[in-house]
Amino acid sequence: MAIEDAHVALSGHPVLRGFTLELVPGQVRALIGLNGAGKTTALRVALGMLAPDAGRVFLHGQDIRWGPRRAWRTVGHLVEVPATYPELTARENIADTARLHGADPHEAARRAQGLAEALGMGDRLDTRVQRLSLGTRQKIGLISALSHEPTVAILDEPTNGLDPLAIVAFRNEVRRLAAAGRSILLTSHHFDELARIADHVDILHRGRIIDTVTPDGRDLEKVFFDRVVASDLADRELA
Ligand SMILES: Nc1ncnc2c1ncn2[C@@H]1O[C@H](COP(=O)(O)OP(=O)(O)OP(=O)(O)O)[C@@H](O)[C@H]1O
Repeated sequence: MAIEDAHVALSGHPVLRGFTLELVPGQVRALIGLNGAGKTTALRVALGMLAPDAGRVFLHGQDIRWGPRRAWRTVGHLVEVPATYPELTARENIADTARLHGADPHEAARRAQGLAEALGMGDRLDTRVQRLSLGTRQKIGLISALSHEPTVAILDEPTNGLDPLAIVAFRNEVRRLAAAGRSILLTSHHFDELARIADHVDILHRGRIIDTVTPDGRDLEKVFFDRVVASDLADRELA
């Protein structure tokens, strides 16, 4: 998965301004940025949910405008509200997503059960979604995104609403997927979480990546603010 020089304007305002990113197998990348920096927009572009005004998106090396639709089966995603049918049970919702992704139903169900137990919602799988808490719905979204073993997983603020046990379980699952050669792109507002989960952190500011850092032992909060301030100063000098 790669995004090359994407430009997006929404309601006349530039939101992405030359956004470029490449996901490498086995890599966990995280986007961090201020509210409105363009993180969700970038993920929507990566998923083909929003066509950029300029720039290109590649999935498994093929431009998504011309590549086979089947390629999307290999992509797991959770962007914005988890898409679920409220009148179906958690298990039914998860199975539906697995089916859409062409996964072996028994294998996907086995993985979903394991993930649900690790996330602390094994006993909620047969409850209708409408009766579940927001955090549990988020867990269903994550299980749906990951139980078909995607080659590429794109997750917007995946730990939103998760309890500490589930955050650790999620991190372990992401690590396992990465170790198996999968690529993960996620967003987060929490420096501590990023340092624990990502091997590359991309700082997104005003619609473009201004720096990429490897967290190992660094004070990510300080790096982030240093880069953002430097970028704003440079923009002001240019203006
Ligand atoms: N449909 C839309 N129409 C007009 N502007 C939009 C639309 N969607 C998003 N925007 C604007 O685009 C900018 C980037 O939004 P985006 O949701 O990508 O930011 P973000 O980095 O994910 O923010 P947050 O941290 O708050 O989730 C914001 O200024 C937002 O107001």
